[in-house]
Amino acid sequence: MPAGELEYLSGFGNEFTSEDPRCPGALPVGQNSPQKCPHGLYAEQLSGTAFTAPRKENRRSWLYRIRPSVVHDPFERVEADRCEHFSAVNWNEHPPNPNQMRWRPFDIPAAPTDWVDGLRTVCGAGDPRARHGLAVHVYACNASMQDKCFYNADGDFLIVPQQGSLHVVTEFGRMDVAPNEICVVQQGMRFSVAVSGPSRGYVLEVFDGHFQLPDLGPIGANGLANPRDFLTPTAWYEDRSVDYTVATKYQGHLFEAKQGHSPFDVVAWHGNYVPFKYDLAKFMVINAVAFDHADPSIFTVLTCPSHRAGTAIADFVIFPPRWSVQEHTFRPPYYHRNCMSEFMGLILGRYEAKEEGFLPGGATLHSIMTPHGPDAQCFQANTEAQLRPEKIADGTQAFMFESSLSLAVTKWGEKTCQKLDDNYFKCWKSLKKNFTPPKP
Ligand SMILES: O=C(O)Cc1cc(O)ccc1O
Ligand SMILES: [Fe+2]
Repeated sequence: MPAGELEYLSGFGNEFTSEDPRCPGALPVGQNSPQKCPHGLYAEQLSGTAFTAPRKENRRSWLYRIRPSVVHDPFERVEADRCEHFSAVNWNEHPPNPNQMRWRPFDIPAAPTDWVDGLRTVCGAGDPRARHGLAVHVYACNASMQDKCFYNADGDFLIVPQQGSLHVVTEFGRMDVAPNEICVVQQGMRFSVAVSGPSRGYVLEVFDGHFQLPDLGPIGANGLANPRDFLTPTAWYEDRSVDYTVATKYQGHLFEAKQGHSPFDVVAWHGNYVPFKYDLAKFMVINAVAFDHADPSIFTVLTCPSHRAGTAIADFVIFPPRWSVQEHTFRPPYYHRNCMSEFMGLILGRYEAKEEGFLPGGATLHSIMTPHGPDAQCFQANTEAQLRPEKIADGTQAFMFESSLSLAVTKWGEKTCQKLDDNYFKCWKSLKKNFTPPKP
């Protein structure tokens, strides 16, 4: 890993320009496709929306590179035993199960495993061929991708490291992403992940469209995740002739192609279709300051909207450290049945609704209309507590992928991983009847 801090460009959805400082003048001026690009580079457009998408949604970037991406040998399908549990699109492989699910922390393998080989699909819905749906994956790995990159033809990845920092080299430049930060690498962007030890985290993949900032409505012009805190890499290239593997997920299946050079040969680029990272500690948290528990949509960092107003393919929601000050209120999350699916993970600390059992690196899934809420201990403690202003602990960070789709759990998620906690339902069993009707 290179020493020192990387440089980034700040903003969300901006039109950026970037040039590797080792090669000034690489970015053409005044046009995208000169007859001859500066320094003998090739021009290549990467389109993230239809050419004709409305201007406010239109996303594309121009890359100026040593060779165009098309210089590679044919893709071949990766043998099933090397990627059996990643990228399932067969959501019918396992019968549905409406129960509350809780996973113990997913194991980090002992054998050398890189980021792509360490991906496992837990749940999802929809179909990348129809460009509609999502998948939730976890990764657990301990080795850097060696002369190997990956791109997802099926959709965008929102990556949530839980343990171990990721050094993510992309065609647009490099990003360091630590636990409590996230990054988004969008459809088609090539990237390679280096790690410095055992590493684990979560991936939200959306097939429909790109993540955007939620509207703020009456909150006003500022707040939640502020646009300037999103960081995009600056151009960085290597001119390396080497036996290189380009891996891709295409229509839910893994393929690999060989080429004789590094794909990170982009010397300059411009555009608004870019990868980015975000530090969750920068989230401007809003909370109820009088009474009652506000819905967790106030903690939405990013959303991938569906065509139904206010209804997401997937929201990325966090539960950050904050003051809890509500008076005469049961402060933890309420008991709940939801028309949305709620997949949760824990990055740090503990989650306010659960005293035990939900651990960093583990997960829960509360499916559509499946009841859930605080465990018995949490209910008891918070019904009796003397209510004072209280900090919901520093050093805690849970998150939720919330989706309007009904998620199928894969065979890996329900069986093979052997992390499903059969005792989860018991955390509510001791909730007792407290009803005291008025005496007749
Ligand atoms: O189920 C959960 O723990 C997530 C959640 C949190 C919250 O504060 C309110 C509703 C909700 O679904
Ligand atoms: Fe909920």
